[in-house]
Amino acid sequence: MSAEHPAPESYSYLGPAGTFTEAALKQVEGAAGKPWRSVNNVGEALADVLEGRSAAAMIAIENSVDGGVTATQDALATLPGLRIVGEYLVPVRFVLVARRGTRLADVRVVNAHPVAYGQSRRWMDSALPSHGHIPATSNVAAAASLLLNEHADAAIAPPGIVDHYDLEVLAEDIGDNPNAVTRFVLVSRSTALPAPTGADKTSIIVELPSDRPGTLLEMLEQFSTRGVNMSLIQSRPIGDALGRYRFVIDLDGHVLEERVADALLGLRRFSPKVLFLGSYARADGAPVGIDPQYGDDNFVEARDWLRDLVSGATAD
Ligand SMILES: O=C(O)C(=O)C[C@]1(C(=O)O)C=C[C@@H](O)C=C1
Repeated sequence: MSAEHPAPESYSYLGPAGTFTEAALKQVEGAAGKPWRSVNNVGEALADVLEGRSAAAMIAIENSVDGGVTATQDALATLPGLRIVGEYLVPVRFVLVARRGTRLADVRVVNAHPVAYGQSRRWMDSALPSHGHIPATSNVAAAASLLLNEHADAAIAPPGIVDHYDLEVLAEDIGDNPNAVTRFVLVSRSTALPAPTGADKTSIIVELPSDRPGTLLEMLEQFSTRGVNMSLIQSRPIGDALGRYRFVIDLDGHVLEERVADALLGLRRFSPKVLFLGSYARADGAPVGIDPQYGDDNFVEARDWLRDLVSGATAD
């Protein structure tokens, strides 16, 4: 298959097999049986999509304990031509594994994906207060590397890991929160909008025009004056100078809904950069509540009223 013509519905994901990212990809309807490409990082997954090696990539974007996956947010902010087409949730739990015969007291260095490490900090600090940490490309890669080299004594990994690798569990459920969930998104180059479902999200990235007082409030007003709820707002440094930030935002609703479209128009008028990452169905299926004042009918009625007023069709 040439790079210009990716296999239809071929997917890239953070591997190797057994990662939470793979668990997210397994949720994609129709993905089973299509070609899947295991990659080492988010940048590689997105490059696969942009350069045509895969039609879509599954990437982690937010964790309920550790927050936004900054590598993903920064990549989406800087790589043009990508769209989020779906959202998937995976409950995440962790165990500490080691080579057979290792005792917890022997563990000096732990290999772990930074996001998994960030979710296990409390346990690590209390059970292994003087441990060192080597970052891994994924949770499964962390565990697998224990059998390839002795750089680390233990690894943070998904619970099923010992079914596939000859390792021993030293501690179960080491995550700071047993109900932790990671949110994944499926990203493609397709600009076709998924149809609104009534339970949708819109993801955007916005830069502010200047750091004069009130600009952040002006941005937030675009949402509040249209009754649009935000489910995520996170600032990330733009990177060109200290104190310059962009905002990663998830809105409740679909761009084909009037209030969301109108908020985007408002943003576009004052922001030097509004990146539309996509409107897609929420993974939890929770319908978006809309105050009737901000319903589509009200926007259409107001526009018709103005048009008739301007054209002279009505006097008031
Ligand atoms: O998919 C995996 O298993 C990973 O190692 C990646 C990743 C992530 O990038 O956030 C996925 C879910 C967990 O929250 C921790 C790590």
